[in-house]
Amino acid sequence: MEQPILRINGIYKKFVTEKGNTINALDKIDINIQENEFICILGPSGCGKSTLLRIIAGLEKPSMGEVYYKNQEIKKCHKEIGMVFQQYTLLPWRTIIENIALGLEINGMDKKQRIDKARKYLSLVGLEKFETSFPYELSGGMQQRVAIARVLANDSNVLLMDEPFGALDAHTRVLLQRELLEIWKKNKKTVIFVTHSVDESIYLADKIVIMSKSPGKIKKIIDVNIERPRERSNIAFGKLSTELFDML
Ligand SMILES: Nc1ncnc2c1ncn2[C@@H]1O[C@H](COP(=O)(O)OP(=O)(O)OP(=O)(O)O)[C@@H](O)[C@H]1O
Repeated sequence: MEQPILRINGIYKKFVTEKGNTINALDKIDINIQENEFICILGPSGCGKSTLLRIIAGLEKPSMGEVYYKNQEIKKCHKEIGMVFQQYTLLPWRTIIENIALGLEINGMDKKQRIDKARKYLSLVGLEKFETSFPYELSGGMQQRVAIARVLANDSNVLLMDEPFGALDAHTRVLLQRELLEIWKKNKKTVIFVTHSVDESIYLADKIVIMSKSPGKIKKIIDVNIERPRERSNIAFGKLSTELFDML
């Protein structure tokens, strides 16, 4: 077996609240993630999914344990690891193309080069016509497509996605799940996707990490051996769905 691209090694995270209570948000989390794998983290509210993602992103420090990316310990944000949040995070005063090019601008790429690169990713998410629009002119689903284009434009190799489709209507959500899988296949990315939804996790993942809460622990890791593209009407899909609901 190849070396995992990401190694989450004995992660514990305790928070102390203002009232002095200790919360064990994460308790001995061990996960090995291979390159190009699509992982879903599934669990009830408060089981530590976002905390785990923030630790992998280098936005939060664990109380114990380490995360290794390509055998190097992550201690701060890494340029190859990008995050897409549930809330739309585009800058309202920038056009869509300028939003996608933001990270490239921060890294000092010249204007023509960064706009050309941003255009490539804008077209990958099917929004060429909105290059000079502002975020408020786009629907929630379109704004999330732009957020995905933005992490891809930054050459993120690992996409961390914290319930990115949670705020969307059911129809748009299914469309974006399909598009995300297309992008993942074409661009060879490693994805860690947090969700509450059993259906979403079975549709997307190679592997589902099921968590339980108080303390936030891994309950089970399940390989999803259902052929892609997956159909929700497939018997195996329904069977796994019942199994996961029982477990949660
Ligand atoms: N900065 C903080 N200070 C204190 N407690 C925190 C902090 N951040 C998270 N927690 C607590 O840690 C636990 C895990 O929170 P986290 O947001 O990671 O859960 P989650 O599974 O992502 O929840 P949800 O699905 O509702 O977003 C919760 O009990 C939460 O209250």
